[in-house]
Amino acid sequence: MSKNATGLTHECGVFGAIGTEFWPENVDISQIIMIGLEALQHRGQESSGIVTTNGTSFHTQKGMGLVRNVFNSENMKKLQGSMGIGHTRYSTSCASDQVNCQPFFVHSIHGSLAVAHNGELVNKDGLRKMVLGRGVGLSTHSDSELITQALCLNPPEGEINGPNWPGRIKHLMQLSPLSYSIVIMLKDRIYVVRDPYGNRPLCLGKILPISDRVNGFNDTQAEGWAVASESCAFLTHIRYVREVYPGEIIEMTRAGIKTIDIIDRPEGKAPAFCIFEYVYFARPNSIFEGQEVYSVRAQCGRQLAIENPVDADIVGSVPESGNAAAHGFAKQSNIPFGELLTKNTYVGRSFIQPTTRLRQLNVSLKFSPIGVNVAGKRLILIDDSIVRGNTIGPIIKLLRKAGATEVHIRVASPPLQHPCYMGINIPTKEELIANSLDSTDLASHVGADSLEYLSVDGLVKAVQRNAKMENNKIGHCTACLTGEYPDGISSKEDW
Ligand SMILES: O=P(O)(O)OC[C@H]1O[C@H](OP(=O)(O)OP(=O)(O)O)[C@H](O)[C@@H]1O
Ligand SMILES: NC(=O)CC[C@H](N)C(=O)O
Ligand code: SF4
Ligand SMILES: [Mg+2]
Repeated sequence: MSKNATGLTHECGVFGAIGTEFWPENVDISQIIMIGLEALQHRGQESSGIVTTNGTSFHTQKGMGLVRNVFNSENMKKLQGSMGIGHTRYSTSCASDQVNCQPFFVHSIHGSLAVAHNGELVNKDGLRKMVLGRGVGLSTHSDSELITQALCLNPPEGEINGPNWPGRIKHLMQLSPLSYSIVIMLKDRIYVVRDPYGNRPLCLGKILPISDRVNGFNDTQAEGWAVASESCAFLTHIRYVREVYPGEIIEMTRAGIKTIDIIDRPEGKAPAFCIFEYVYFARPNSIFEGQEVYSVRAQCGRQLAIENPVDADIVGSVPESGNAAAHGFAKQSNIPFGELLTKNTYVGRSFIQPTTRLRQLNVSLKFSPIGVNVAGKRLILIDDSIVRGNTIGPIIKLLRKAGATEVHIRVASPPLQHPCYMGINIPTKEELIANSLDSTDLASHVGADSLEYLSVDGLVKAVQRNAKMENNKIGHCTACLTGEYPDGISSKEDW
């Protein structure tokens, strides 16, 4: 997605895999990672990369573009080894450029290290000063490089038996509480790390033996372990096991996986999993907190219908991410669901300049009305979110041109009004349409008969209704909707 795109821009996807058999050569580890990255492609389309190792040498392939463009049968051959990590990037901390492609790979006095990161360090400026102050030269402005170099620093108090990697990771987590899901690969292990607030998603899976992949799920021994930003990356060859807990450090080795530590949040602070993963970012079949994203989106639609009912002939969605909420709204309000728009799946990244005319052209290239469901009908159109308000106006025009008699917009999330400091590129306050127009003014601005949002309480209720975490600690970041940031912070300068 280009920086000129409408809406929110995604984050990054991380993936790691380790084989438990046949070291040093486990033939399909790099393929498993590549397939995992493709399944996470929606999280970032700017660049991607994989680093693998067979326990002695490391192999790297990374570059700009989609996973399909970066990897081919030729360069995949060099990615040998029994474990590896991968990344697909949407840039937040610095330019979308070759030098900032992940994973970062460095040689340290204690061996080589590869790091892939989703998130953004909220206190990266302070951490950068600290790392530079210790005499380290950084080659980029990436907060992910900063993590890599901070881990390589020898602690001033020294280490008794060689490098204490868990101790270094723990120290970094205490210095920087937000936001990250990270995979860190050494020559014989991968550390899997989620920030203490659990702001970014991360989950664990078991790589199934070939026989299980063919015959279904027998509870046989793992052929390896995998970790991914979202469970949608586990396809049929990996069984979802559980989420990585907020603050957890897991060590994955050839012998299996074990929790090394769980780093606490400051006293009294709740977890802060990004609520927008449910609203928009994640694939609908991904699982967070014991529930499928689709079912939460459908529940948001039901809640929206309870809060903002309206009489009409047909309920439809702005595809893709509005679909589930539209089904929920239709069920709750007993109005039939119907497809109102078809989406051109070949319209990928848009390099169109953001002038009004061209934006409208772009929307009409992307969406076409389905006449039979639209002409002469009173419509309820559901979208998951309104950000700059660029998409909805031109769509309403298209629907009216196709003969809609009424168009009521229902938005399955609350108005977006505040910036995100945790790895999501939300437009500036001035660009967020909800900061200049309330729902009534926005309705007339975009040409709708009515326009209503889901309430913050309604969204939280829909998300938390069936959410389950091992320790019963559930909590969500809603900062872009409420201005209440996870650490009780009111502006970026306070971090
Ligand atoms: O108010 P705006 O600035 O126009 O942005 C809001 C739109 O952007 C997103 O869709 P997008 O087309 O990015 O992706 P999707 O196909 O996954 O819905 C979101 O789902 C809204 O439809
Ligand atoms: N979207 C992300 O998670 C980005 C990770 C990191 N901050 C980068 O810019 O590369
Ligand atoms: S501010 Fe919004 S987008 Fe950012 S982490 Fe919180 S809920 Fe997610
Ligand atoms: Mg959309």
